[in-house]
Amino acid sequence: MLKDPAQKYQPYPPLSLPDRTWPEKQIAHAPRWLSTDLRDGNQALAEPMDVARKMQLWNLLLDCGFKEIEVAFPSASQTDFNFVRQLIENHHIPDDVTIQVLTQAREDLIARTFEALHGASRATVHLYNATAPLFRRLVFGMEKAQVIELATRSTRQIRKLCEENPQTHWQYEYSPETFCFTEPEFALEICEAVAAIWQPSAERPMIINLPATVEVNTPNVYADQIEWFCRHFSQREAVCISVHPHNDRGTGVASAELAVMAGADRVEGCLFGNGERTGNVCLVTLAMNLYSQGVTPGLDFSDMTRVVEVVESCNQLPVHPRHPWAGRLAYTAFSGSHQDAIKKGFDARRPGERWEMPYLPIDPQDIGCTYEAVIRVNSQSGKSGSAWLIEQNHGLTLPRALQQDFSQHVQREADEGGKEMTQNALWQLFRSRYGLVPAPRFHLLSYSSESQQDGLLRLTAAISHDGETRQLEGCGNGLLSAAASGLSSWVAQSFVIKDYHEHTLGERSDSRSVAYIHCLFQDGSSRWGVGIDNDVARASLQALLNTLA
Ligand SMILES: CC(=O)SCCNC(=O)CCNC(=O)[C@H](O)C(C)(C)COP(=O)(O)OP(=O)(O)OC[C@H]1O[C@@H](n2cnc3c(N)ncnc32)[C@H](O)[C@@H]1OP(=O)(O)O
Ligand SMILES: CC(C)C(=O)C(=O)O
Repeated sequence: MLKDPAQKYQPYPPLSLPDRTWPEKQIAHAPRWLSTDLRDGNQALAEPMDVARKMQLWNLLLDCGFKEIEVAFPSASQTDFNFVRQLIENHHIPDDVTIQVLTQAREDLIARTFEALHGASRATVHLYNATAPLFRRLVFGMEKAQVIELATRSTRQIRKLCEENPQTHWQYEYSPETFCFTEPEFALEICEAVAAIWQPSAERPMIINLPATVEVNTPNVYADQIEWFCRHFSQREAVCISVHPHNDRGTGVASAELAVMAGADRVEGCLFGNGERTGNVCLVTLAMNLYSQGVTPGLDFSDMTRVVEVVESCNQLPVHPRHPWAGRLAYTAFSGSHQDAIKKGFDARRPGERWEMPYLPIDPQDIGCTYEAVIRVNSQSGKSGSAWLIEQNHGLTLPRALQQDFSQHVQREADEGGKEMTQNALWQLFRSRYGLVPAPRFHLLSYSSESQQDGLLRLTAAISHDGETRQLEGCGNGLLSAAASGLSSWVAQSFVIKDYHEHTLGERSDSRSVAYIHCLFQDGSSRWGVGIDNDVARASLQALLNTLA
């Protein structure tokens, strides 16, 4: 039994900002993106990436269109150091891409960081130190002034090293780590102190990154903190405000979006939300959220399957099948009412129209998926799902009453098997139920018909019945009624044709035809039959015969 949590935990206080403006804002353009897959994502892996895996992920990040990539914590390990050296020495960094590296506020680590960056044409040096009361007290054992001194001393060192290496176009990023549970006034004070040393300008770009190092509050509180900081920072126009949400409460994406509404210019995160504990914010989700609202995200996920495969292989972690936008079940409907609505959506859709599709917020084709996975059938499915698959895969547009009839068979089979019906199993069930088999019980071999003087039509047909050839004769107003009159004696009961539909399969003049017939028998039973043939009359006669089987 869980004990009273109030005895053990306390809420983090929200910030008072009654005149907040962010709730009225809409995100009309994409923020700057920084991928930290190769740093924050990497440091959270049981087995951090080697250089080869890092290179594979680096190439993917470039293909996705990232222009800022945090590639390493070079002073942490030889692997990270070597990776940075390889990127620079082997000219892997495109001109429009800036690499970023992280360092603690320690003199030796900063020196080693600059060794790693030697010769880079553009680079961002990222300094962090925790600022929250708990960390000041517990981790550093420092008063506020000492923490400020730590950050400013290191900034001074970094500035000096940048000036000594003018061949590189430098950018500086400072993170008051644990920002989201630091007193806002202290976070502001330390950032002001750091900026006063760096002196940001267009020539000396600076990023102030305000991380939710551990997500401890609802996203609206984070948004208030960001808006408050943006309003109070003295050099707001001279710096880029970045956010770096983690996902401890499962609201990393919401935190990032509200933070952008609150004034952030840039978002740091990882693909599919890899990262410490429950992860960094997922950049795929953020970008696709924008895309689905008609906002160009500036990142390209048009081959999502490849992105998932590479990330899974590099991180050695699976992407959840229900991951937003990218999971292999993200566009799949099993349930009947969803399938029905989707089928109606596709039926109503005209080329060039805006996307308006029940249950599908984007067109799966935009991220390289086919429509095949959109509808899958199991015992939770209804008539529209099966009808959709038969139509998509075989071109048969089933009449509504036949959809209902077939659905009952599908339901029974799926329930009994307790499994999903594969597309092939569904088609085989359809064929066997409605007579589309190589040797149906009643098989039309040939037929001829002639009009009589009384206006009726006389039909003569050769039919293979359970392997034996029999002669069918009948008279009626048309071909089908003539056939039905003759067949009544064969099945020892009269029946009426309740429903008849036909259409061509395809658009060419020599396309085959499909006929659907529904018969009601004297004993109260009713059955559907389906026939497919080059000749529509043969298709209809065979469909009728298939109702008898
Ligand atoms: C929220 C984040 O993701 S921050 C990034 C975290 N990433 C990593 O830590 C991965 C890479 N790190 C490492 O490989 C190692 O931690 C190293 C190489 C950087 C440092 O290793 P070590 O020298 O063994 O130190 P260790 O990791 O134990 O760090 C603890 C010390 O650093 C201090 N420290 C922690 N963070 C910082 C910081 N940002 N700036 C300055 N000092 C810091 C601590 O107060 C502690 O000091 P103490 O030993 O005097 O008590
Ligand atoms: C270094 C900082 C930005 C960080 O990773 C965090 O706060 O989570």
